[in-house]
Amino acid sequence: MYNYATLDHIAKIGTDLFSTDYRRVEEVERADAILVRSSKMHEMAFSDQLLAIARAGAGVNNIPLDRCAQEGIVVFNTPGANANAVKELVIAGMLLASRDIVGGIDWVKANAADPDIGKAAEKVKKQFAGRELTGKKLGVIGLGAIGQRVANTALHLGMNVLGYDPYISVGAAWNLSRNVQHVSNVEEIYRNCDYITLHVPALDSTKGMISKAAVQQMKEGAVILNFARDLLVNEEALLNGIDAGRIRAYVTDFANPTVAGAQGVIVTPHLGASTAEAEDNCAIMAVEEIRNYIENGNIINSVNFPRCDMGECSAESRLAVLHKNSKGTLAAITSIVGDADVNVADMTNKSRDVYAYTLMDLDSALPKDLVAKIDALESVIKVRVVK
Ligand SMILES: NC(=O)C1=CN([C@@H]2O[C@H](COP(=O)(O)OP(=O)(O)OC[C@H]3O[C@@H](n4cnc5c(N)ncnc54)[C@H](O)[C@@H]3O)[C@@H](O)[C@H]2O)C=CC1
Ligand SMILES: O=C(O)CCC(=O)C(=O)O
Repeated sequence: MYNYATLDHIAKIGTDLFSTDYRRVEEVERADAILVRSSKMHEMAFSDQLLAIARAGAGVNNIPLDRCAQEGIVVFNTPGANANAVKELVIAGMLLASRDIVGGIDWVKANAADPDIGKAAEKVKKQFAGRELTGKKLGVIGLGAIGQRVANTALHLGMNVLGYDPYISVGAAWNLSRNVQHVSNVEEIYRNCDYITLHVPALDSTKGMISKAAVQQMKEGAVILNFARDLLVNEEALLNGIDAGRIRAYVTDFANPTVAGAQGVIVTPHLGASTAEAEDNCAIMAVEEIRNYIENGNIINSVNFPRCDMGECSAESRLAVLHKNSKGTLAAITSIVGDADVNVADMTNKSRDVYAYTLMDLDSALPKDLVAKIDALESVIKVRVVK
């Protein structure tokens, strides 16, 4: 029997995929797996029992990835599962910043009791007039699951799209329309674009990337959209740009005291992934990842350990070893197995930066002290008998 805990609302269609071998527990200390969305986990202590954390979403800046790796906890996310939901809200954000839709709706609400509201509306509407997206330049920074979808959709709206992503994956590049103009210097986007949208993860290298200097280079009347993370933007600098009349609007999905209620800012309460479809997709993918890891030892879509997929085990037993990516570790593991007179039927060893993973199918049952011997190796983090 395995225990799982949820720190946030996880769609039932996903948790229903747990078999009767799993039960939900309230106490995270008793969990073999944790499902999380945006809850902050940096200050949490993890028990030895915890095998995996699945982020039902894309961004993992709420999880201490390296500490988890050191403690033998595999962290997963659900790439692309909520990307369409975010894309649709970004398009809505561009429209909200271009036409005074909110101002117009507020005016109608405030004048609802006026019997001549129709006549009054015709008089007042010029104050809510805006501009169109067609023909404008959109700069997309980060062309992953979301950025690539935003770029392609904006082309259909008649926008000219510039894309910047020095680390674009082959998969994302294949999905990107060839009509998206590739730029290798992000400043080209700052200088030329009427709309700039951010779709990069919050990493040390991206935090504050929309700096004061970046804001100063931006085109007069630019609209900045941030559905990625607020840490990416020097929001004070952006608000100064708005006050000075240079920046038309800042659309952000991250409410904080700096932006909430500020003039020229449209703030939504982290709604990017809040659609039934995205919540279902994320929950399903997260539960499948956890089950595949717990039941088969396979690691798919981890953000702190390498990918490793050996399918279901048809051999007598399967051993999973999370370890440091250090010289001699694999040889030490295989020699312990060899000394125990156990034949290796199949094996995969993968590494990712300083961590590695060895998955081993064996032709016979595991001798009693084999796990303890592997566990005693200095570079081994966690050994698990999967079967
Ligand atoms: N508002 C919301 O509810 C949501 C927000 N997000 C945020 O959006 C981010 C992006 O999500 P996805 O597109 O699904 O992730 P992704 O991993 O598919 O794409 C991220 C892209 O950013 C690129 N990148 C990394 N560093 C860069 C840099 N310095 N300059 C330009 N490009 C860079 C990567 O190469 C990658 O192509 C997430 O990390 C998360 O923070 C994601 C989902 C929902
Ligand atoms: O779970 C959510 O609603 C937040 C989604 C998000 O920010 C992400 O996937 O990175």
